[in-house]
Amino acid sequence: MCQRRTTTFDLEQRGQCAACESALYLDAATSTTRCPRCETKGARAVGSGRHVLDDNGSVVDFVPSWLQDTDTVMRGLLREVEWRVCDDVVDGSLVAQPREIAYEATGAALGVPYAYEGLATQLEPREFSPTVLDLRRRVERAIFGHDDGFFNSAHLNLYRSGADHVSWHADEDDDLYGENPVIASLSLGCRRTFAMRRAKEILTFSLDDGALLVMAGATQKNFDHSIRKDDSVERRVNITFRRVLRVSSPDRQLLMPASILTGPEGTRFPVMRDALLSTAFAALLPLELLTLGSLSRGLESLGYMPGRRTYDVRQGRIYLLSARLRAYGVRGDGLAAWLATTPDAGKKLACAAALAPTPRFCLVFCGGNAGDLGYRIPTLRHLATVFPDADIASFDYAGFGLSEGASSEATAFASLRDFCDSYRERRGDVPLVLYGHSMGASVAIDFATSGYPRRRARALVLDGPPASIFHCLGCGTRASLAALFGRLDYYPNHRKIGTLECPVFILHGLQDPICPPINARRLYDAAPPSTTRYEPIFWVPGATHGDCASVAPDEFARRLRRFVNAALGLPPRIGAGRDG
Ligand SMILES: O=C(O)CCC(=O)C(=O)O
Ligand SMILES: [Fe+2]
Repeated sequence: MCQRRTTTFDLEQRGQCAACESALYLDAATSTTRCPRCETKGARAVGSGRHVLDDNGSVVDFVPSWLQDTDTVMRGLLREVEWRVCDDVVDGSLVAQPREIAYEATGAALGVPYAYEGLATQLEPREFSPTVLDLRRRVERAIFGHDDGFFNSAHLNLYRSGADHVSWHADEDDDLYGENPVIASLSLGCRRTFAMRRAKEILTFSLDDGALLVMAGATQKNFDHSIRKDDSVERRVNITFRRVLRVSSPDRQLLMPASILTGPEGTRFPVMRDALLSTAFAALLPLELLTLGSLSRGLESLGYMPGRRTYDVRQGRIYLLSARLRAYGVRGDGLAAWLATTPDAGKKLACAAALAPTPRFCLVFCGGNAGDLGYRIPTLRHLATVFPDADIASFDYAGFGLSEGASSEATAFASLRDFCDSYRERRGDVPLVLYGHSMGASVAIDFATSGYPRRRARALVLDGPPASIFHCLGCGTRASLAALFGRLDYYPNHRKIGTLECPVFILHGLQDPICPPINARRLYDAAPPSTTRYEPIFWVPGATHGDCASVAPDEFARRLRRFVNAALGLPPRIGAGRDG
């Protein structure tokens, strides 16, 4: 039972470091007092720009002085937000936190209270205050290029002086935020040191008035962070914008935003777009071949994010190595898995499938550019419930999971062709239905339009498809830009789909922050009418990138079955549990 209430300051007792005389702080996680300065000795100070912190997908973008009208914003926040001092439970006692906090949300997130281990009472969210709402819009535009409410919650901290701080922690709650959350952190007022640490490595960011810091990918899994206690006297406010998910699933939030800002507000130069432009510019120079070759290779590699391998294949089965996926209840049980050898390159290609006794067809799931086969397992199982009498299969692109080779547009295309050959060798001439999500849609479109008669696709499903990388980044609407740089664009699906012959079904989340929904419309319009007449576009309200099936499961299943049955011209098999 928690009885006495004390404050962090009581417990810190104005202790001083014996070595450097800095005021000690109480670390809430270990309930020990420590020196904020000595603890970060040898830290590497990190400047502005994008920082890929490791090979595991920890990415941070940092823009000092991003926000300009900070005084007005600060006044608005102090006036509108309901600030309060909350208690942590430390060693069984209530301890007042060394800062004031508030929690605001909107939409579905309003129904989800804020809580974390150690917080004495969970916080009921309040509606976004006007200033927070306005900031959310500006931050979203900077990160995603458009504001459609991706961030539905805001956690606010008020540090009254340098004595206020936040101890080491990670904002990691998979049920609340999904696997790889994008967290946008905006700072106002007094400059303070934000530190990140992993094992012995410590990084510091000097967060000034108006600084915007975006943590994405696996940053919360791999690093802790803190605001260091210091002797400053001015106050500081920090807002972290996050997206609270309604359904927890390891397949959600896998992707990082395609573009993250690098300039002050108003002069947005998302990294990817910047790189595309400089690539295009380099092409106009006399040294074009050399420069273009190296730039475009570097650029292309940015697009593939396999992450750490999550599985192994042994004796025809897939085993999950990732504790995180296992904690979600993801299991390889009942799935077949094999390592094919690619005929051209002699490299390994990892394949997995839920096999039906007598499959009517095989649905081949081509995943996006992040994560490997381990992450596809829930999707395979879900699709197997939609089509109990089909084989549901997937594979890893070269460079992902156990599939060998370098990742590129060409090797991703080859991986699907090699998979289909390997599948056919094992299962015979089963009709193929391709289901491509995100980058996988590009791979599926390439296959379906590249004229391999033996591997012909009988139907194509495109889920959150990019019309091309330029279109995905939001440049595609500018016709002149697209025409000028078109030859450098990756995955030009809108051009390829004009020669499609098989039926196609396109679905897209209306809240997709990564690939704007206009991409679906462009592909639909560019495809021959004979291929799109089976099913209109399925727009899924509330869905983002890759969660259409979990946001609208019933309609997803109904329309997918209707499409596949019509496309294959097969009557539904009686008793197979389908509604045709
Ligand atoms: O104040 C900051 O910059 C960090 C705040 C923080 O880490 C949090 O609220 O989770
Ligand atoms: Fe945090």
